[in-house]
Amino acid sequence: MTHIRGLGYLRVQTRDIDRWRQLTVEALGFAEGSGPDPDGLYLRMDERRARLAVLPGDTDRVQAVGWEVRDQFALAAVGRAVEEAGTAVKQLTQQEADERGVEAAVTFEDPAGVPVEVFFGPVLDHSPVLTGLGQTFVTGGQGMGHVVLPTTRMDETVAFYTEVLGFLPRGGIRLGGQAADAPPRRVRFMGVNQRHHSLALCPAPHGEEPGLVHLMVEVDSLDAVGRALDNVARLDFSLSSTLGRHTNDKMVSFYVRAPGGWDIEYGTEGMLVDEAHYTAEEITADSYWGHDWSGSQPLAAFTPPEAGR
Ligand SMILES: Cc1ccc(O)c(O)c1CC[C@@H]1C(=O)CC[C@]2(C)C(=O)CC[C@@H]12
Ligand SMILES: [Fe+2]
Repeated sequence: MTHIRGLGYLRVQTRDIDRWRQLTVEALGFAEGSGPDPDGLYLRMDERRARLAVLPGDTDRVQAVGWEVRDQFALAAVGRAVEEAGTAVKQLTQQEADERGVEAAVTFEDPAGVPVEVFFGPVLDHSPVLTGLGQTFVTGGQGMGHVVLPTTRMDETVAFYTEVLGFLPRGGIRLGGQAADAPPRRVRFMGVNQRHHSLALCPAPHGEEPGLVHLMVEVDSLDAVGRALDNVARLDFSLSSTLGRHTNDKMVSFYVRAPGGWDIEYGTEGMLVDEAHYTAEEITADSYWGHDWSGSQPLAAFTPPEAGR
């Protein structure tokens, strides 16, 4: 039984806040909120103060993947489990918790070195969420969406999320390019609520920044996805994958390259998992139709540093 209820927030650092604002607010219709850093970009999807915080910095990387638990007791239990597994856990200071708009949080690194935070008690902002495409983001019990994280230590990272943090396996997909007698490599999907996956882990060749492959956010309308796609083209963002429908979570989505070398997946019509009947399945195609990745620029996480991106 996992204590983690869903993806709560994501904090990323960037060298180009203005381009980030164009992508998220102008193109994808996030509502802009405010926060402690006057130069930061705080993006609202719902009654939370900021689901996505984009903060100025001198590199582009993930600062924190924030996972939500129910209360202080669940937070203490997660902290104990992580420590018992031999990973150092730090309590965030009151100021750090205030910056994130949560009552309390702990932080540690996953085996891939990605900074993880676990929190409870999000602070709400009750002003209307003025999204740019008239859409509603699908959050609530399904959390803010999903993240795909790169790892050079696939087995340890999968074991950490499933056996220590209690994520449930939600199937996988084999990656090609392996010799016939080598063990297959897979992208593995994991869930903690009715969203098919809140997390996927992807084997990566280098342990480099930015520490993220993509963030997926879901909206309630196909028209909003189509309008976002128009905006992305008009504002000259690079489309990593065309529109398509995934075979596992049934999501209709596209992927757009964010400043920093990772993608935002923007989708709708994701399925709900019924844990009473679900078993983890291996898909053999990523999509029923669409999702042409041929125009994708290389992911920063998969590009060796000497390639000079
Ligand atoms: C297959 C799939 C199902 C649901 C998703 O939300 C989703 O993002 C994906 C795509 C995962 C996709 C993959 O399977 C092969 C390797 C890919 C192309 C990447 O390098 C990033 C996305 C990865
Ligand atoms: Fe995805």
